[in-house]
Amino acid sequence: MDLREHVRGIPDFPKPGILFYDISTLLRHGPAWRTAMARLAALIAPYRPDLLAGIESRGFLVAAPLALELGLGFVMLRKPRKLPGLTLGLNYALEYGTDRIEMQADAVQPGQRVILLDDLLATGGTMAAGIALLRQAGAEVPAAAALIELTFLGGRQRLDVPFESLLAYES
Ligand SMILES: O=P(O)(O)OC[C@H]1O[C@H](OP(=O)(O)OP(=O)(O)O)[C@H](O)[C@@H]1O
Ligand SMILES: Nc1ncnc2[nH]cnc12
Repeated sequence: MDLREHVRGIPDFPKPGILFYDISTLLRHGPAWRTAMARLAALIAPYRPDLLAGIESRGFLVAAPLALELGLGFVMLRKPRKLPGLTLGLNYALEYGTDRIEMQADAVQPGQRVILLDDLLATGGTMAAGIALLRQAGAEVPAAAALIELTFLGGRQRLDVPFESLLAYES
C-alpha cells in the first residue's frame, strides 16, 4: 500500500514555502493506519525497546498504538504543567521562540531502553529535546522514529541516535 496517498500536504501552511503534512487523512483510513503502524513497529523492534515514549500531541497518536502492537508500555512527554506528581522538564529553542516538555520523574527505570516517537521530524528540535529529557530521567535511547521526515530541514543531523521514518519528503 502506498501510504503517501493517505498523507495530505497542504500548501503554504503554517509557513509560506513549506507544506504542512497532515496525518488526519491517514488516521481516517483504517487499513492505511494499520499498515503504517505495522511497518513502523517492524522498523523499531530491532532496537529492542523496553518502553516507547511519545511527544504531545500528535506523537501520542503514533507511540500509543505502536506500544500496543509491540506489547510495551508508553510514556508521555507533555507540554508544561499537564502531568501530576514530580516532573522533569526541558526548555528548548524553536525556529521562533522557545517551548518546554515535561515527563514524570519516575516514568523510566535507570538503563531502560526507550524509543522516542513523533508523527513528524521537521527541524529536529522537538525530538532532540525529547531525547535529552529521557536521558535526564535515566533512560538509554537506542533510536528515535517518526512517520514523516522532512529531509530538506536536516532534522536527523541534530540527533545523536539512529533515526527511522516511514515517509521522507524532499520539499
Ligand atoms: O522537528 P521540529 O521542527 O521540532 O517540529 C516537529 C514537531 O512539530 C509538530 O508538533 P507541534 O508543536 O505542532 O504540536 P502538536 O503535535 O500538538 O500538533 C510535530 O508533531 C513535531 O512534534
Ligand atoms: N511542515 C510541517 N507539517 C506538519 N507538522 C509540522 N511540524 C513542524 N513542521 C511541520
